[in-house]
Amino acid sequence: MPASTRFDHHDTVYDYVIVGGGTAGSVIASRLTEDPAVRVAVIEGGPSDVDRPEVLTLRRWLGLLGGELDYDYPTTEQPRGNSHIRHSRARVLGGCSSHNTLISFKPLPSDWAEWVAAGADGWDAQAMEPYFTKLRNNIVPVDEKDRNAIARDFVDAAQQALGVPRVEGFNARPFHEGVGFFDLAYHPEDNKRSSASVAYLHPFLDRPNLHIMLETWAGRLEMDGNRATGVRVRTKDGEELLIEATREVVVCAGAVDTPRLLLHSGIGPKEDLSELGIPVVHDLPGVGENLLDHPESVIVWETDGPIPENSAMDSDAGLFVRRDPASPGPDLMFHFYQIPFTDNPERLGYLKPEHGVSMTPNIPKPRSRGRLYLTSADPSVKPALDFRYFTDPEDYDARTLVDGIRIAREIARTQPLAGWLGREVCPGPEVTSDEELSEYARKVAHTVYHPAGTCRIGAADDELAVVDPRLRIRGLEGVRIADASVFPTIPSVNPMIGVLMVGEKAAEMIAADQQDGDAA
Ligand SMILES: Cc1cc2nc3c(=O)[nH]c(=O)nc-3n(C[C@H](O)[C@H](O)[C@H](O)COP(=O)(O)OP(=O)(O)OC[C@H]3O[C@@H](n4cnc5c(N)ncnc54)[C@H](O)[C@@H]3O)c2cc1C
Repeated sequence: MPASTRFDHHDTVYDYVIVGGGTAGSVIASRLTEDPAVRVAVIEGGPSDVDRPEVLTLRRWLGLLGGELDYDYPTTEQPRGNSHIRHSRARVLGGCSSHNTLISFKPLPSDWAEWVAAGADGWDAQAMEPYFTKLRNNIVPVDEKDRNAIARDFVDAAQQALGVPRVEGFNARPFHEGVGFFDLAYHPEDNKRSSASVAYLHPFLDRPNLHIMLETWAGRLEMDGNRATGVRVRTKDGEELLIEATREVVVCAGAVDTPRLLLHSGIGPKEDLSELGIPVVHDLPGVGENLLDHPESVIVWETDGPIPENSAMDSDAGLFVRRDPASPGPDLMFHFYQIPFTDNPERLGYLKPEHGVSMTPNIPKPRSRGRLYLTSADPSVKPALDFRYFTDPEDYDARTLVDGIRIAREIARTQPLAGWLGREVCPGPEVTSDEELSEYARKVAHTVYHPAGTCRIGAADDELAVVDPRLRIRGLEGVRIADASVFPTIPSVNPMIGVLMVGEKAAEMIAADQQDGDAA
């Protein structure tokens, strides 16, 4: 493929060096190289996704988790939650958009309003809309042929049981509640992903100004005083190189690896760095703070026999509920799985039924906040991810999942879904009190795989902000961050479209600032 051929003879000086050819990084690399005079290097830790059907076929996503293309981050012990969660992060071109389920939600206006309130000037819903319109991904509703009969009956039953509207096209207008099939970034005719790499890089791999360095790991930012001048990398063959950026370094390594790279570069809370013996380059206390996620729980039913085979990716429909009418957006979400999702319950002794389905209630606006930190100056040691799941003082997060299980049961009792379902496998009909349900929900809790927030945007006087609203690292020059780590709060919906929009806006700001600089 052209990218790897070029990789054999790479230069070491570029206008822009992008760390991470993932979800946001692919967008930025693609947009910046539209100008043939701009030379961009992308440092990507993983291999290419080109010609890899196990990556490019959306429905094979589950097979990628925990495999050779997964960085697979553990969490620290979670006394109120599940300490066994593995956070899957993709090590392949396209990043997590190459192994996720590609459910595509534009963040709601209330989500962007929270960002503005958190100091992200210029990130309101109206200003962000053009970046959604610009997205190159093929975002379409789950195709008719992929709409499984049991998922259709879930939609009908939820509508009946809860009186929520049926939604066809969740991105058409803002919503508080609703049930329906998702929009997905995919090509229904062959189930091919429309990931960030497929949509933004594959058509342009022959651009002479785009250099993708695959299986190359960025270990540290190169600094000259307070200016970032490049990135220290290790290539697939073990060669140590300095890749220099004459204009900017753009860090797009994701919510785990972006703060990890900063900390190893001496950018972060000075006490923590000093304790580990990492020379402090820039004291920035917010790096690694504000670790956010969407936690979920699961309820599983046996079905009376097999379920039809057709599906886009086995979780094609979902439900949003607003329990509190004062909430600006949905406050409970469910994915419906056409498979029994028992990995976590099995650890508690539950058995996987031969045929079954699952509902996974999650918390759109969780109140617990975690933290990512290093435990060693050795860059090969994975960082610690302490999500502090279910530690919010009002117990809002755990209560949300308890409500979720009760609502899931109401839907399961309602026709036409009820006709499919046999026994409730877990937690089981005998588990009914708030205390028991909370205990179950937390112990089998899983992640929707949405870590975010660890290098968040904030106002100039916000001590814990890592980047300003133009995504420049506070107090430094020549370096920005653009990925899920800059989210000040987590959207109430699945975050990938928000990340792609961050990429589009970042690319536009980078080009505009360059023009201003050239004009000055
Ligand atoms: C299993 C799973 C399912 C999901 N499903 C959905 C969904 O259906 N809908 C949705 O909206 N969201 C979903 N998400 C979340 C969504 O995919 C992520 O929030 C989003 O893709 C993150 O994008 P990013 O650009 O921040 O990081 P990433 O896409 O992870 O990109 C980071 C890139 O940087 C590279 N990298 C990291 N560190 C280095 C380094 N030091 N040197 C070189 N390269 C490096 C990585 O290899 C990777 O390619 C899911 C996530 C997972 C894991």
